[in-house]
Amino acid sequence: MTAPQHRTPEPMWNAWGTASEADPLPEHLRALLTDALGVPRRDTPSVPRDQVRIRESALPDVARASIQDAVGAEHLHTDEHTRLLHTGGKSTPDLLRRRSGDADEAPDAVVRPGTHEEVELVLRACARHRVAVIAFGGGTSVVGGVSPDRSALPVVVALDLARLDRLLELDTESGTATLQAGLRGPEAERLLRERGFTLGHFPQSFEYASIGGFAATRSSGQASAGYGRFDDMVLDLRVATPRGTIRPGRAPASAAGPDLRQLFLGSEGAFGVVTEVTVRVRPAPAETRHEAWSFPDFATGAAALRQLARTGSLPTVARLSDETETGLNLASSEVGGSAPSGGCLAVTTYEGTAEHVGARHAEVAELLRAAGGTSLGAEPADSWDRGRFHAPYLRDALLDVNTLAETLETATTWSNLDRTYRAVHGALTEALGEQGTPPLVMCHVSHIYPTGASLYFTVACARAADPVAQWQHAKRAAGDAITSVGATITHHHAVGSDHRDWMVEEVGELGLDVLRAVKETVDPEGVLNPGKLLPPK
Ligand SMILES: Cc1cc2nc3c(=O)[nH]c(=O)nc-3n(C[C@H](O)[C@H](O)[C@H](O)COP(=O)(O)OP(=O)(O)OC[C@H]3O[C@@H](n4cnc5c(N)ncnc54)[C@H](O)[C@@H]3O)c2cc1C
Repeated sequence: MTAPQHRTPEPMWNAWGTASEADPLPEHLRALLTDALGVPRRDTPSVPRDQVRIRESALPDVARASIQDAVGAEHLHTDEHTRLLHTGGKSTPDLLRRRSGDADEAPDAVVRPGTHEEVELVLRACARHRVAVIAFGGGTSVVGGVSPDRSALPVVVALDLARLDRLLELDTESGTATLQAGLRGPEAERLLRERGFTLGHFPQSFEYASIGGFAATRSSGQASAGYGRFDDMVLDLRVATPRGTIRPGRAPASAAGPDLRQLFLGSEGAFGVVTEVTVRVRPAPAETRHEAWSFPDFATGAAALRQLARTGSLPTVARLSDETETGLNLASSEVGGSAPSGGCLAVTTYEGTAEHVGARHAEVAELLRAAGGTSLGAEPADSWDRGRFHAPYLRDALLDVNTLAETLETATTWSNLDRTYRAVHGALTEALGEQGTPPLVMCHVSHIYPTGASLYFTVACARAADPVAQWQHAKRAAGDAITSVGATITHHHAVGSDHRDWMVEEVGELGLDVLRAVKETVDPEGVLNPGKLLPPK
């Protein structure tokens, strides 16, 4: 068993990441906000920590005693600071609430089990005492996945998996690794790289999100074209439930009935707590190469990506920004460099052996050129690569200067892509425009499949008096637009509480009954992450 050498730094309670990495918004971008979006120049900083309202812990003594028996008193925390750090995730509404001083939904306690068996004991204790349990990985959910919901059960504990941080096994012959659920992205990757392997899973939240969280949300990383989505990588899971343990996978492929792994991948802590994940790993790449491309417009670029996906000749990373996102990237000079103004920027990355990188690059470049692309060389793509994990800090800088910024995502078939793009773009523009805050709406494609692709929207506009309500109105309009055109309510952010009301459109009433039956079987007391994934009956 191998533990990581470096721990993930403690994240800020009111922003992404750590304070040492955060920068104020550059003056030229602030001026752009005023000129382009009419954002009044006003500072809107977070309240200081000592002005945050946190509810008193209401964990009953009898539940406290049972949980302490399971994990030891030193791993049960009811202090305000620890509970604040487990109050919700990192969506813009989550951050806005905490920045305004509202952490009233804080869990009643934070529990840190150290083994699978301890997780099981905690779940049993919570079922016995009717205490809700929120599995907590990196806390990077952007859909309300880790926000306490007290409508069914008044007492809530956050089950923080940080102590489950080992690489348990590496089978180099089969190319599999068994990782404990609490390992964060960088720690997992470091443990594998030291042994010559990579997971190849790099979501933008990589620096803080956990292995268990990736499995529980069916996460998709920026290199999904080359390495696949996280759920594609999973061979097996070890899942603790209040009724015992399930190990649903044992072979690379099987015809032994429906694939039970799929019930737990994406189950968002509502069906059980993932404590270990066995994943397929790949040899660490010997070479990495970046190349950026320009396309005359988004439709031409999307058609080029479709051809790539259809031929199966894929780079490791393939992403395409629409005209607005390309323009903003140039203006913010994050990806500027040698890119010409206008058109749409695409980024490609190739990883593997030198031979693979050379051959794959040649195939892809020929196809992109024939599809209307112009190579911009390595620099704009290098620049994207350097800045990609820093981008979330920009949102906090925007929130500081009277601006609302948030993202949402979907996926659909290639034939429905343009319709979905227009429907969501139009819905966001209208819903924010009618509140007197016309937005900048940007989009990119970053996950491609033979049959379709994801669309990821970023929105920025002046902040209204109640920015949470302002965004909720826009989000409702966008979600309705997504479902009305037959696209999915989420490609990789998961359901949480924010998307659960669209689950009936997503899977139908009978589909919801199937999911509810699973939950009732593994969690008869309903203590596992109440209010998430499934809408109330
Ligand atoms: C800036 C930013 C960028 C992001 N970029 C991406 C991206 O590129 N791709 C992507 O897929 N997502 C992205 N996300 C969303 C988020 O990071 C993912 O959903 C991630 O997989 C969550 O992992 P986590 O460990 O933080 O989980 P948490 O936020 O802790 O939990 C998420 C959900 O999973 C459940 N859960 C967590 N751990 C377990 C476990 N061990 N067992 C059972 N249930 C568990 C929780 O109860 C909750 O319902 C981004 C988020 C942010 C804030």
